[in-house]
Amino acid sequence: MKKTILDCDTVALDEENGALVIIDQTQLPTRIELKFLTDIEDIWEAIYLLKVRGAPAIGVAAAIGVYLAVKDLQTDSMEVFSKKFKKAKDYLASSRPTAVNLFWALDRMEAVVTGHMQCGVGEVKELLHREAVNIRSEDIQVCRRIGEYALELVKPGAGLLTHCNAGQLAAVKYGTATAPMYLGQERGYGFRIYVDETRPLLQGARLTAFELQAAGMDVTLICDNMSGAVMKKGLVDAVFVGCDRVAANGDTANKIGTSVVAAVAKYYGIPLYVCAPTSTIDMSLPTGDKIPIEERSDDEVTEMWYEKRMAPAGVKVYNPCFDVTDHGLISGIITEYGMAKAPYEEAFREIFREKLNK
Ligand SMILES: CSC[C@H]1O[C@H](OP(=O)(O)O)[C@H](O)[C@@H]1O
Repeated sequence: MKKTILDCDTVALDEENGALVIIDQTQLPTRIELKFLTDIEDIWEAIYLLKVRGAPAIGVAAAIGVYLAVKDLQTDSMEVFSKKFKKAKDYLASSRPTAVNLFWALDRMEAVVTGHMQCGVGEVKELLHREAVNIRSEDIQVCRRIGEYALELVKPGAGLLTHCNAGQLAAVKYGTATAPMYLGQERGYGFRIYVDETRPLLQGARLTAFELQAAGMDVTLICDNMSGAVMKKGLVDAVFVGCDRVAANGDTANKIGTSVVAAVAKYYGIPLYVCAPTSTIDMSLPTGDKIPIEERSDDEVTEMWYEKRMAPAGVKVYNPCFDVTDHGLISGIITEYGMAKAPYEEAFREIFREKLNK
């Protein structure tokens, strides 16, 4: 039977082949192509080229990738092993700068090594294997919990708008911003979902519209410059977006264009919610000003990927891949421990206290 997106694992460890298995998202929606990656260079490239993308999925890919990089190392010395681990970790950490989940996941894997320097190499390899599997399986529960909290905020039949892809393809299952949509679909909520195409890489058109339509949802694809008109017409009751890094004050880095959607939603009195696993909250940054914003190549703007150029050759291009939505434009930040409301730093500290005491 033809595989649909819902049947495939976005990102997983293929135990049998000792490989990171991903759906190559650069081929979607025209082809569902699985890639089995064993070399760290191929895994780095898959993250950089957005073959696997989305903050949680990037974290899972890196955790599995760094485990695969060291699982066959032939040494009995933990000193040698830990040095080679660090080299692999630093290399994967250089693939993309904004999504904090990449660093959060790699730090979790490193903690396994640094916390077990007195153990045998074989035992540490197994602990790394377990941690990579845990990071992946935790994501499923985290996203489902975010979905449950988010679902409390909207009624059946509501019009929801989302930007970019914070769906199953950006995570392991459910996604973050799409978690209430998937749970709503399971429960017959009949949401009307408006999806921004999300120039320049079209994650909304190519990925979100594709996966939500495959799940049988009522999806309407719009160009990014249409979201204002859709909101003005009263078609949207709430906006749910994902995030790549949330600063301590709630400033949120997400796909470029999110801040525009947030400003327009605020103008029309429509709540905008950021769906944020706590792994995406970076308390080391007081505000969003210091969030590193990835800039990508010109041809992502000038080429239509599969078609002819859409801009004059040689035109100067500015292609920031993310923007930061000021916390003042955000109605609430939904985590797996419930929704944080402003003042966010206080709310986050309470959430992290609760998480620590769990
Ligand atoms: C579930 S968070 C996904 C987040 O990541 C996306 O960026 P990219 O496609 O460049 O990895 C986008 O910002 C989404 O909201």
